[in-house]
Amino acid sequence: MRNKLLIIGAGGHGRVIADIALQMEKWKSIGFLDDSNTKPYMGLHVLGTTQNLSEYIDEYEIIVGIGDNSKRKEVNDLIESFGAEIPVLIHPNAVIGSQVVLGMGTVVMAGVVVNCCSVIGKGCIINTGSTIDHDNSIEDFVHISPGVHLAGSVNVGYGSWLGIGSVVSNNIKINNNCILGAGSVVVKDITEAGVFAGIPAKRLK
Ligand SMILES: CC(=O)SCCNC(=O)CCNC(=O)[C@H](O)C(C)(C)COP(=O)(O)OP(=O)(O)OC[C@H]1O[C@@H](n2cnc3c(N)ncnc32)[C@H](O)[C@@H]1OP(=O)(O)O
Repeated sequence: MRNKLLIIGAGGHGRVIADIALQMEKWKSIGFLDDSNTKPYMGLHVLGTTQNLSEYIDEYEIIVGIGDNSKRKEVNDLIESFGAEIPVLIHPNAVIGSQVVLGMGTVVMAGVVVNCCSVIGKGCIINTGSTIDHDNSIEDFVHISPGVHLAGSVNVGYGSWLGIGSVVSNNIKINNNCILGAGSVVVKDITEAGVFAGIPAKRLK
């Protein structure tokens, strides 16, 4: 483990990650790379742009603080190809059950509960106050927004984004690359990529 952390992206999501990192008290130095922001946040400095990435690979653990799933994957693929050490960040006020697996680069925000035997892939965002019940399978680069509730044995496919406050019933499968609108309720499998919303959730686009 390295004692320095670099967060790529100093936007809203990157700053929440920085806040978690500070509370974890694991790194003696934390900084950002950002292509447009230069001002410090929470006393943490923007050390450069993504052009400077290679300078930090050997000394820092690196996490991607970009909310958009496809951009986060793109940058995560880049840092992986450079051989970066990529941590998992878990807010001290999250509850993680037994036999839960969290992939590298995944971030778990405050107030989250992940129940036993759930498997969460790499580069995921498990956002504030969401709950993921037992035996879920969340694939890589998924964003579970604040206040989402997933019942038992839910499967969320690669790259999907579940909007704020959405609810998914037990044993449901959601396809890769789906967007689920804010406040939706899913009671049947979603078997193709697309945008879905409403109660019960139906295809929007
Ligand atoms: C910490 C954070 O901030 S994490 C981020 C949290 N943010 C979210 O979760 C946002 C989730 N996004 C949404 O819910 C969006 O509305 C989306 C992605 C579902 C759709 O967005 P867009 O593609 O821009 O659709 P648009 O706003 O044009 O709406 C299209 C139609 O769908 C309806 N619609 C949009 N969202 C929803 C929804 N969540 N539930 C029901 N209907 C909806 C609109 O009312 C509109 O209906 P109309 O044609 O009858 O007027």
